[in-house]
Parts: sequence; structure tokens; C-alpha cells
Amino acid sequence: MIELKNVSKTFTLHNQSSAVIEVINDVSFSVAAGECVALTGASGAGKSTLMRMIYGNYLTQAGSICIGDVNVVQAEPREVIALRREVLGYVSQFLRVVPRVPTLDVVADPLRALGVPSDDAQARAQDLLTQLNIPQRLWSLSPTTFSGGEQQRVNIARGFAHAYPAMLLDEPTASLDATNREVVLSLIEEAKARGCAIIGIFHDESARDRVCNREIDVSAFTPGAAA
Ligand SMILES: Nc1ncnc2c1ncn2[C@@H]1O[C@H](COP(=O)(O)OP(=O)(O)OP(=O)(O)O)[C@@H](O)[C@H]1O
Repeated sequence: MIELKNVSKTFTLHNQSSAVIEVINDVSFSVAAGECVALTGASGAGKSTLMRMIYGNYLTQAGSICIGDVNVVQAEPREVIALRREVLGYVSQFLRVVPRVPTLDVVADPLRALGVPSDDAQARAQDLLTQLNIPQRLWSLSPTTFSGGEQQRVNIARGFAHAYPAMLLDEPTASLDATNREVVLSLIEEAKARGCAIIGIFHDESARDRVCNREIDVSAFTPGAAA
């Protein structure tokens, strides 16, 4: 479902004498439907950079990154937008929302964008918010004033609303209490069971051991670090 072939990345710092930093050199791996793969490696190894490349936020200088039949490296912006709407979900650590949109709509909107009837989208959003212990009195409010943990849970609810065939998870259990961490791990297990291919960064080792089928140590592809 997700296939990286000979992927490399450099950053050029235009404001610092055009210094070129090589971050990732020649990564190849694939993730099958129903599999969860953890990206590991020391801080600065390039885990987040690789996730952003897969999501199409960062340019990739060499190689191919295929999600289904779309190569993100060469895709047109409109193809990347369609891919993100239908195929590739991304749960980052932080919620980014339009101000004044109620929490229920924040969670239901990805489904409505896919043409799911509004009532069904709302029912799914209510179910996820209930599972993630967001009190009903907060559903009609914008999450912009919510606590950090509440915002993270709204973000997870939104990320899991649609049954994406592939997902990227950046520290999905960070700063959650034990009860909500358990809910998130169950959502990941459910996604795997329905065939979702997942790549995640998990600093929480026991979470990683529980949901991930294997690990890829990104430091092995960091120029200079492997020596
Ligand atoms: N936009 C950028 N411009 C220049 N260099 C960058 C940029 N983003 C990341 N880097 C560099 O790429 C390297 C990898 O960073 P990255 O954030 O991917 O590491 P990481 O493995 O996710 O680290 P952590 O576990 O600390 O989050 C670092 O040396 C970082 O300074």
C-alpha cells in the first residue's frame, strides 16, 4: 500500500550561504495493508522529515513514494489533495483548526468532504468523541480553547473519522492519560484489522511494541550517523 524506493532528501538553507544538509539517503521499504511500521532512531535522525515527505509537505529530491498508485514525489498538487482527502490520513501531535468551528464539525468534516450524508458523519463524530471521553457539553464549542490533551483527542477523533486505507501517526499517544491512551491503541488496532497500512512515530515503547509489526531505524539512512 505504501512503497518507498531509493528516497533521498536534502535541505538547502538559502539564508545560510545555501548550505546543503543531507538528511536521508537512499531509503527503501514498503508497508502492506493491515501492517503498522514504527519509524525509530535518535532525535534528529529524520523521522518527522520522512513523514512529511510521505505526506507531500516536504519535497523529495530522489526516489519514489507511492501510496496506492499515486507517486507523491511527482504528483500534481490536486492529486495530493485528493490523496489526503480519500486515501492517506495524518494524525499530527497538534490540532490545527479554523477558529469558531464547533468540535463536532471539526471531527465530522473529513467525512462530509467525502460525500458522507451529514447525519451519518455527525453520528460517527459523536461516537469517536464519546470513545475519547470529550464531554458532550464541549461538542458545540470550538476546540481552540480546549486543554492540550482535549485538543489532541479531538485531533485523533478527526484523524480516525474516515476509514483511510493508509495513515501516518506522529506520536498519537503522547501526553494522554492511561484510559485515553488505551482508546487510541484500540483505534489503531481496529484500523489495522480493516486493512489500513500505518506508519507511526511512537516514543511510547510499550505502545510501539503493542501495535507495530516492525521497526525501521531511520538513523541507518542518515548520512554520517551510520558511520
Ligand atoms: N525545514 C528544515 N530545514 C532545515 N533542516 C531541517 C528542516 N527540518 C528538519 N531539518 C533537519 O533535519 C534533521 C532531521 O530532523 P527531524 O525533525 O526529521 O528529526 P526527528 O528524527 O524527527 O527528531 P525528533 O525525534 O527530535 O523529533 C535535523 O538535523 C533537522 O535539523
